Amino acid sequence: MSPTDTAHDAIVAVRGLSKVYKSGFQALKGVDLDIRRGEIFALLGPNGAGKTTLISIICGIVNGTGGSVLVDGHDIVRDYRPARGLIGLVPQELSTDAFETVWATVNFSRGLFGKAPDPAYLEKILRELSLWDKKDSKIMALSGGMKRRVLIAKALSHEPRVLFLDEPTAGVDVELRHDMWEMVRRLRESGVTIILTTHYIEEAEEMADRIGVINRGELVLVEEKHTLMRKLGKKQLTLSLQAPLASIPSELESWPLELSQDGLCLTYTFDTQAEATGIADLLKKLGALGIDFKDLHSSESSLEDIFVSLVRSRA
Ligand SMILES: Nc1ncnc2c1ncn2[C@@H]1O[C@H](COP(=O)(O)OP(=O)(O)OP(=O)(O)O)[C@@H](O)[C@H]1O
Repeated sequence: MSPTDTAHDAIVAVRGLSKVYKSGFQALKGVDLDIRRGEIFALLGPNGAGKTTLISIICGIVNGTGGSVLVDGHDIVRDYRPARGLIGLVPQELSTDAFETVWATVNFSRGLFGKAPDPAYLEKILRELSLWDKKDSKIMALSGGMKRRVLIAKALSHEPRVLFLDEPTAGVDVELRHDMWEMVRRLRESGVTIILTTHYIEEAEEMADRIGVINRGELVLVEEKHTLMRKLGKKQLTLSLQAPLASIPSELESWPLELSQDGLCLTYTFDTQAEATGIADLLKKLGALGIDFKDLHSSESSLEDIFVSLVRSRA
């Protein structure tokens, strides 16, 4: 694919984006990122990495210091209105008038974008979010989970093509988390592009088509989820030995082995990508050395392990 094709395919194109806050702190350092039309993109990063800053600039809440962002070809600074009209943002906190009803709040949000009232559309989104029977309730009377749903309804009120969710499931219970995942999938099926930030690796693992990792204001990696897991994933083979070893025999020094403190477990770590894992050779060698094992099991690294090692290696 040529760079032009990529740009065409991107619904959000971020180029050389930097942000220096008034304090002098550089929160973003030249970020380049293309979000593909119709994908679910998860942005992962530790606290303070720059996730909210990046989203806030794309959504026009914070001004960037350098670089550019196009949303479906509209520059977010020069063409602010059409760019912003394509975007829905679900922020972390609800800053809506607590005395308003759900219906009034969502209807008002739509109006802010200059869209004509469309009660049928609002009814549809409130029903999909299981908020219909709460439409006349005041926001302050809702549970935390329901308030979250209101945030989503507000963000969807003007029929955006790109939806940003900033930590959508932080602090919500498991049931609501699964409901929200389901809803995000349905939205994607209806053609909405989704960008979410999350601390929950499980969420990225479950939902995302592609994953971006941001650390200290730099996008350190953007990859298809499956490729990422295949590329960086490691497998471990653990052997439970019949008799403890005092140390790893010198004949096995060339193998990346680890011996547990009690000398009873030998762990061999290998790349899932490697053509030959070396397991057969290792087992042969152990046999020749008279090291017997009673059990063996293998495990694969999760996205969490991958993420932690990526962020650590760059710290
Ligand atoms: N208004 C501001 N003035 C100065 N520094 C700021 C401001 N807003 C954010 N920062 C700093 O910029 C860095 C990035 O913050 P940001 O909120 O983008 O991170 P994040 O990845 O979203 O983190 P979290 O997961 O904790 O929300 C942090 O070190 C933060 O302290």
